[in-house]
Formats: sequence, structure tokens, C-alpha cells
Amino acid sequence: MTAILSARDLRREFVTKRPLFGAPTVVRAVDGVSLDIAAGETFAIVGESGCGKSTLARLLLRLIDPTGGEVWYDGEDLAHLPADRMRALRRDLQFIFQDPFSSLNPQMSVGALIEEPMRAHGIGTPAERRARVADLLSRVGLRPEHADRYPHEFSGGQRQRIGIARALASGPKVLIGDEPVSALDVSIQAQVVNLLEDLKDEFGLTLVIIAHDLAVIRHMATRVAVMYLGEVVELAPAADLYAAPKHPYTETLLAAIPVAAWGARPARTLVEGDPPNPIAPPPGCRFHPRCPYATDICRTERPVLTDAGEGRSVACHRAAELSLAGLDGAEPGRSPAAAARFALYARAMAGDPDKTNDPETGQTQPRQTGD
Ligand SMILES: Nc1ncnc2c1ncn2[C@@H]1O[C@H](COP(=O)(O)OP(=O)(O)OP(=O)(O)O)[C@@H](O)[C@H]1O
Repeated sequence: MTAILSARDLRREFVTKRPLFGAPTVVRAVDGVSLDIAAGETFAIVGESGCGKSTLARLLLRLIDPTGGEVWYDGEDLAHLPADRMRALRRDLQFIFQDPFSSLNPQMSVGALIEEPMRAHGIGTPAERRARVADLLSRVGLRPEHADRYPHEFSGGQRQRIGIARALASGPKVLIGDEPVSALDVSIQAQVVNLLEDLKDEFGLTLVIIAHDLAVIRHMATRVAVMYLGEVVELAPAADLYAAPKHPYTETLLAAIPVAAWGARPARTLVEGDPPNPIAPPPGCRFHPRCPYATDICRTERPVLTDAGEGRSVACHRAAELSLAGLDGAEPGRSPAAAARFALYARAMAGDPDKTNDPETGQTQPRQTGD
């Protein structure tokens, strides 16, 4: 694998002062993340709100400075580059924001918004830039004459297309999208996902997509990194991860995927127990208070992300012995076997940690932790 972008033990803390009294609190938003993103892949970073994925995305493009660690792009450590060199490299590394309403300056015409990155990097003559704006508008499914209009004249999906055209304007090699479709109507999300996939092929891009659940990126991701409380807990080729997760947290994220096709109903969250507190993460495995498979070692020893073979890594003491429920490749829903296992799992999460009811017979039985 040729890595185009790599993180090495990347860290970012936020220190927040209490308003009147008390010690400042420290949030370890990203706490020692190492990963390699291959040229030309679609790499997804997934996890619940607050797990640090937006912070990681911003660190990867040095939109914010790290507290520690390195970010390597094309032989240079972005984390320690002087500002002027970093500005030059931004031509290669672009960001698509989550909210197409607040991320576009309402005072600027669409043409000026898309042209701005080209001007900033001294690309082309004014006439060449205008021609490129028209071309980019067509490529994202809008019309060249839209260049003279203003963002408020467009729908959310169209604004996100404008944001994508703007991100493409400087001819980047890597595009990072921070939940690029989650602010859009569900009916529009698939269209924008499809557009990103088409543009990736057309422009030879590497895509990094941040998502809070595994549904959105299911059909586009090449590999997936699952984050929990500032750490990557599982990293795997997408098809393998969906078919057979190795970390219990990944299993819960898979269980939250709506069974029916796009938008039929919102995803449920099956992760019960105390919500994660990034200020005071639990000892041992950070997921253990919510994990139905936790044993003593999970409460005391922090598992490290370990090579699990076949391009997979997992941070779970019990990864080798557990056999967790995947989606079994069923379309549009899960197979009956996977559905039954998810039902068992949901009950285990909601109640008795050691026993659960068989969804078909209603009999109480020990939960299965291996096949
Ligand atoms: N500027 C900041 N100051 C203080 N704390 C911050 C700041 N930015 C993020 N955090 C904290 O860092 C943690 C990770 O936040 P981050 O936004 O990266 O998570 P996320 O997984 O992207 O969540 P979301 O999907 O809600 O954006 C959270 O606890 C958040 O409150």
C-alpha cells in the first residue's frame, strides 16, 4: 500500500477553564491515533458524536495544530511545517464541511466562491478561472449560469455541490469530508454520496469521509476506522468489517444500521450504559462499561490496536475468541441469522449482562460469545 496521508501517534487535547472555580478540564479528543490512508482509496472514519473524528479530520489537514504526533503527506510532516509551506500544500488537501448553510459566505456569488481557492493559489488567468468554474459547476451537477447566483438561492443539496466544486477548484489530491451529507435531507444524501464517488474516479482523488454511523459510507468506503473516545478501536477493509466485525463497539454500530434501504427509518442506537465521558475516560478498555463481553482484564488493561491479519487491526482483549454479528451481506436487510443475533445483542445491552432471551423461542439462554 502506498500511503498518501499518515498519522503517527496523533494527539489533540482541549483544555477548558471552569467559569468560576475548580481546576481546568482536559479533553483528550484525539488520543494517540496512527493510521495510513492509501492513495486512491475512500477511507471512512466512523464513531459516535464526541469520539474525536472531526478533530482527527482537522488535524489531518492541519486546520488545527496537534498537541503531539505527526501527520505525513508527500514526505513532509504537516504537524511541524511552517505556515507558508502549509498554505502552499493546501492546494493538495481540501476539506468539505458538514453544513452547507454556514460554510459558504452568503455575500459572495457562487462563481466567486468557487474561484477563490484558485486565486489564493495563483492558478490560471481570470478567463481560465471562469472557464474552470463553469466546468466544475457542470461536473457537480449544476449549470454554468449558476455562477452568478448567491448561496441562499440554492437548496441544501445544491449548496453542498457548490462546496464540493469549491473544494475541487485547486485541483486537490486528497478531499476530507466531515459528515458531508449528514445535514442534508435523507433523500438527497445518496445523490451526494454518488457524486463524491464519481468525482473521486474522475479526478483520481483520495477521499476521507467522516461519518457518525456505518450506514452512510457502506457502499463507498474502501476501508473503515472505527473511533471510540479518541482512539481507533478497529480498522479494516470495509467489506470485512461489515461482514464480520472484530470489536464489540463496531458490532453495536452495525446493529444501528436501518434494515431497510436509504431513509426508510432513522438508525437506532443500541449502545446502552453510561455515555462516554472524554474528560474522565474509564480505566482499562474505554468501551468496557458498555460492552456485554467485558471481563476482568477489560476493566484494568487498556488494549492496544493490534494487527489481526488480512489488513485488519483491533483493540480488544477478546477479539480472537469472540464471533460477532455482521450484516452477512444481506440486501436490502439482514439475513434472519444476523437479525436474530442483533435481537439477542440489543436485549443484552438493555438488561441482564449475562443472560438473554432467544428471540425465536423466548427461552433464557447464555449469550453466545463465539461460534
Ligand atoms: N474547541 C474545543 N474546545 C474544547 N473541547 C472541544 C473542542 N473541540 C472538540 N472538543 C471536544 O473534543 C471531543 C471530540 O470532539 P469532536 O468534535 O472531534 O468529536 P466528533 O466525534 O466529531 O463529534 P461530532 O460528531 O459531535 O462533531 C468532544 O468531547 C468535544 O467536546
